[in-house]
Amino acid sequence: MNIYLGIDIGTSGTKTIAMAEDGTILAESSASYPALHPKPLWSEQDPEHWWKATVKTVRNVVKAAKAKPADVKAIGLSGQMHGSVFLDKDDQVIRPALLWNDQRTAAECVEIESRAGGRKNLIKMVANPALTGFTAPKILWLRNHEPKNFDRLAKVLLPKDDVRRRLTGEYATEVSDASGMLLLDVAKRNWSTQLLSKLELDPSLLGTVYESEDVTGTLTKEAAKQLGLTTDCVVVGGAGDCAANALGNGVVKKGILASSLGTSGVMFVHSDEMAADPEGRLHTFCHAVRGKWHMMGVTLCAAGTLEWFVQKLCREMRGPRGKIDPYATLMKEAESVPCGSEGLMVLPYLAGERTPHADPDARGCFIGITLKHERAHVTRAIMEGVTYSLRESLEVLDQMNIPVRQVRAGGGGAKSPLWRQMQANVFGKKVVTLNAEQGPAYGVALLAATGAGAYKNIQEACAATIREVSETKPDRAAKKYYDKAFPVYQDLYRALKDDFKRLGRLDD
Ligand SMILES: Nc1ncnc2c1ncn2[C@@H]1O[C@H](COP(=O)(O)OP(=O)(O)O)[C@@H](O)[C@H]1O
Ligand SMILES: O=C(CO)[C@@H](O)[C@H](O)COP(=O)(O)O
Repeated sequence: MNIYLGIDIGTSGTKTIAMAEDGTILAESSASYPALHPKPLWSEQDPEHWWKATVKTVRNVVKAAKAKPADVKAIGLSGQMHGSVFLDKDDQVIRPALLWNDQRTAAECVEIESRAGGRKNLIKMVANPALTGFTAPKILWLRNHEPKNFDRLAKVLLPKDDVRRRLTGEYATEVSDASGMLLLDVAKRNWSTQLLSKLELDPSLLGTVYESEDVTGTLTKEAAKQLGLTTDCVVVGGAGDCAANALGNGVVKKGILASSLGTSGVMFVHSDEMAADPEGRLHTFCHAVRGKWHMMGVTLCAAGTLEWFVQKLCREMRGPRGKIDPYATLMKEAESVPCGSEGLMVLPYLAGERTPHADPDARGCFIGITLKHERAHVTRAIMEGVTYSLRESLEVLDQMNIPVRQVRAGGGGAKSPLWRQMQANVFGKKVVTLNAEQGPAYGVALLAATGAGAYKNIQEACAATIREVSETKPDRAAKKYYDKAFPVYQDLYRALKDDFKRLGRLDD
């Protein structure tokens, strides 16, 4: 039997699946780990956790699938994007990795735009503006703030690519994740030597760039032993988690949008040509489909806002050992509240905001609270605020004349039928769910199967395996209500934008 593994190195944990050639999921396993927040708005992780979680979950799925080591033909890697693993010449990790939601690099973003000769020039070189979450500002932060660590720096790898290094011994990446480093010439699908030179960064810091389906190496003896696999097993390029999730949702052609409600929220569309927004409001990256691109909007704290509410303010709902899942209760309560949460509105900027505002100073807000409001209203208002923030990306796509016929919903938040209906109502589009719920891990398992020769290309792999299983249409009255409420949401951010900065400076 031929088996393919998909490994997704997420922020809250690693999810691994074992997939048969026809796309059937044979087993899945996950292992969680913490993120460190040594200062407000800093976010770090120890790469060792990713490796340990990879070994554990791979061994689990191979055992559960009753596979022989030689059955596992290929591995696809996916992971949280933009994180910086800093390695010295002996492959030792120099300091904890800075993650995608770390906001410490505002000054380095200004430095990058200035060295590039302005924002427009930067967008010409790498298709995107400098944003705090991206990798290049993190490298400059190391140079500016920890010069001794920077002097030791020999390689910078993305989270999943550091796992690849430990699997194959290769320093390699692939186009979709590399796009989020802000060092890739996205049009040419290779490193931007022009920008690297302006930033005075040595190109040897970076790994070799592959297309996502390409084989980047085979397991080393040591890795094969640790995972219980053979050295014949190949590792394909894989994809950043957003592109991987899009593949897992069959977004390999125009007109379909993948919306993901995970810790972060993502609105993702495929594009046959490279089309960058001149204002840089959305990201323009290479897609994990050979020779194609994608655009996406990212809201930093999507289902993460709901998670914050549950963890910090509803802790007792988790039960004495933290074992009870509170979501069923919260969703039921939220369903009893009318559209608009009786005038309570939430700006879900608990971790600053990425697209379209690119504002690390933005903060979360609950606006319009009255004595009438209860927990149910707060839950619903959080869900509505997050959905409005996703609609902002949809509006930019609309302004760029990028058509969206159908929305494919995924991520933990899409488990809720209420949140899927809310998406249909707020977006005014049909929302569907698919047979495979494992988004990113499934997407890269399909890439692994393609790289190993089971499919001609990823489009064929998606067509053979992905089916719609549910459909939610917009409710006319609710859509009308949300069309009226959405401009209020937009105006609130504009009105508060400068005050967020003042708030942030109060304790300086
Ligand atoms: N039944 C549910 N209804 C609504 N939201 C849910 C439900 N289950 C999980 N979630 C939300 O989904 C989030 C996890 O989604 P996931 O896609 O696994 O995130 P990530 O991969 O980014 O860690 C949780 O933080 C939680 O807020
Ligand atoms: O920053 C981005 C994409 O640009 C995020 O989507 C990260 O890639 C985080 O992934 P999760 O672990 O939350 O799924």
